[in-house]
Amino acid sequence: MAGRASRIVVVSNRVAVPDPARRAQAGGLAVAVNAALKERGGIWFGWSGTITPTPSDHPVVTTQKRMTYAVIDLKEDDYQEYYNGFANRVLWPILHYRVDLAEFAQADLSGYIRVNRNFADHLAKIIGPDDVLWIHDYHMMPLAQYLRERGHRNRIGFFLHIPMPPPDLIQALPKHGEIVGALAYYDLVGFQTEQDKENFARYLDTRGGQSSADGRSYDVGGRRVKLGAFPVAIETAAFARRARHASRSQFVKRFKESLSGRKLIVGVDRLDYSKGIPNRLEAYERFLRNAEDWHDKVAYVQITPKSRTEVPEYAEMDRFVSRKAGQINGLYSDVSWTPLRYVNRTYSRSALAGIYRAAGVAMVTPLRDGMNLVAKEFVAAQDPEDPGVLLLSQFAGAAHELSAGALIVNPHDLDGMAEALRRALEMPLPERSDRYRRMMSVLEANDIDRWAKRFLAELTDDRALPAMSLPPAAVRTVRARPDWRTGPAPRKA
Ligand SMILES: O=P(O)(O)OC[C@H]1O[C@H](O[C@H]2O[C@H](CO)[C@@H](O)[C@H](O)[C@H]2O)[C@H](O)[C@@H](O)[C@@H]1O
Ligand SMILES: O=c1ccn([C@@H]2O[C@H](COP(=O)(O)OP(=O)(O)O)[C@@H](O)[C@H]2O)c(=O)[nH]1
Repeated sequence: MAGRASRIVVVSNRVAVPDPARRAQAGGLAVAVNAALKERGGIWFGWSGTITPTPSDHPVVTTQKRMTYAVIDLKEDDYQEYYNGFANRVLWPILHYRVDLAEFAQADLSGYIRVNRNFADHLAKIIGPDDVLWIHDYHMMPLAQYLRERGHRNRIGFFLHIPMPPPDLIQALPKHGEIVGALAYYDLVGFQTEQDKENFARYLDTRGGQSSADGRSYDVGGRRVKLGAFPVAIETAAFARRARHASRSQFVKRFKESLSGRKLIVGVDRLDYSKGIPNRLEAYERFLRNAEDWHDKVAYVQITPKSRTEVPEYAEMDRFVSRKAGQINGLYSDVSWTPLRYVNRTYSRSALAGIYRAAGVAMVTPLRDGMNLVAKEFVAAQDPEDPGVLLLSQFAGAAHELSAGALIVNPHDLDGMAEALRRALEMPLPERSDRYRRMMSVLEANDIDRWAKRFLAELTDDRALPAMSLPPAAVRTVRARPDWRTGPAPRKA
C-alpha cells in the first residue's frame, strides 16, 4: 500500500488486556480475537471492564509484544443502558430469535447510541487515515456510521459473532433501521454462517438494497457494502498441544481420579439462556430414567460460569438451573455416586483442555449460538487414539461445519437428545475415530489464522497489511506483564 503503513485497529466491547491479577473469564469473542491478533499485531480498542464516575479523556494504553491495547472506562449509566440494557436485553435476545425476552426501553437505546458515539470520539484520537478498522459484534453496530459522519474514510469491516435472524425478527426491533440498518456504513460485514449472511441480505432487500450481479455486495443508500460468511475458528494445533500437556497435569490427574473410572460427559457454557442448559439437564434426566444400566457408570460435569448477572433474565436462568441440578441429584444420587456436578466456576483454557480430553462425550446443545468455540475446542483436545463424541445442536453455528462428525441433535427434542447421549456413550472406537478425523480435518483447514486472514483480505481487497507501528502519542502507556485473561466481570472504581 502506498504512503504511510496501515495498521489493524480492532474494536470490541471486550478487550483481553494482559493482566495476571485478573481471574480467567469465559467468552469466545475475546478468545478468538486474541488468538487472531497475537502474531499479527495491531491495536485493540474497547471497554476496560471498569465502571467509574470519572472516565479519563484518553484511552489507557498497554503494550505487549506486537499488540497495543487501548481501553476506556464506562460510567454506571453507560454500563446499565448500553451493555446490560440495549446490548444484552434487546439486541442479544432478538438476534438469538428470542423476541419474547426482549425488553426495549428508549433510555437504553439512547445510552447505546451515546456510548457508540463516545467510542467514535476516542477512536478518532487513535486512528490514522490509512488504518484498517475491524469492529466486532452487536455492541458496536452503528460505529462505522458515526466515524463516517466525522469524516473518516478508512476501510471499516464488521464481524457479527452472534446469529442474524430472518428479516421479520430484525423488524421486531424498534428503530432497527438506525441500528441493524447502520451496518450498511461498513465496507464489509462478516457473519458466522451463510444462513446468517442470507438473512441479512434479505433484510437489505426490505430496505431497498440492490444486490450486485455476483451477489457479494449490496448498494444501499448510496454506499456499497460487501457481505461474507467467515466462521470463527480456534488455534487448532496449539489447542491440541495444550490438551496433551494438560492431560499430564496434577489438576487433571486428580480430576480423573475423582471419576473412579466412570465415563465423563462434559458441558461448558456461560450461564446464558441461549445455551439451552435447562433442556440439556432435562434430557440427561430422561437418560438417567431410561438407562439404569448406566447408573454409577457415568458422571456429567457441567461447567457454567455466571454471566451478565445484573440482567434479570440471566438471574432467573441461574435460579432455574440450580434448582433443576439439585432435583436431578436428589432423584438419582447414591451415597457413593453423584450423577451431575454443576459448577459455577470459571476455569483456565488449559484446565478446560485437559477436562475435554478426559471426556467421553461433550454436550453442546444451544437453542441458538453464533458459533460455539467450546464445540471446536472439545474436538481439537481429543486423543486421536481414543476420541470422545460431540453431541451438537443443529442451531449452533458450529453445526454448519461439524455435521459430518458430530451427532447432530435438536435441543427441543429431549427424548432424541437422551437417545443420542446413550448412542454417544456406547459408540464403538472405529466410528468415533472416523467422526473425529472428519471434524479435525475441518478445524485444521479453517483455523483462527485463516479466519483473520480471509476477513482482512476481503476487507482490504488483498492489499498487504504490514504489522502495526508504534502506539499513538498523547496516551498513557503501561507495560504489561506476560500473561492475559479474557475479562468480563465489571470492576467498579
Ligand atoms: O462479553 P460478555 O457479555 O461477558 O459475553 C461473552 C461473549 O459472548 C458472545 O460470544 C460469541 O462469540 C463467540 C466467538 O465468535 C461465538 O462462538 C459465540 O457463539 C458467541 O455467542 C458475544 O458475542 C461476545 O461479544 C461476548 O464477549
Ligand atoms: O470456564 C470457562 C468457560 C469457558 N471458557 C472459554 O470461553 C469461550 C466460550 O466461547 P463460546 O464461543 O463457546 O461461547 P460464548 O461464551 O462466547 O457465547 C471458550 O473459548 C471457552 O474455552 C473459559 O475460558 N473458561
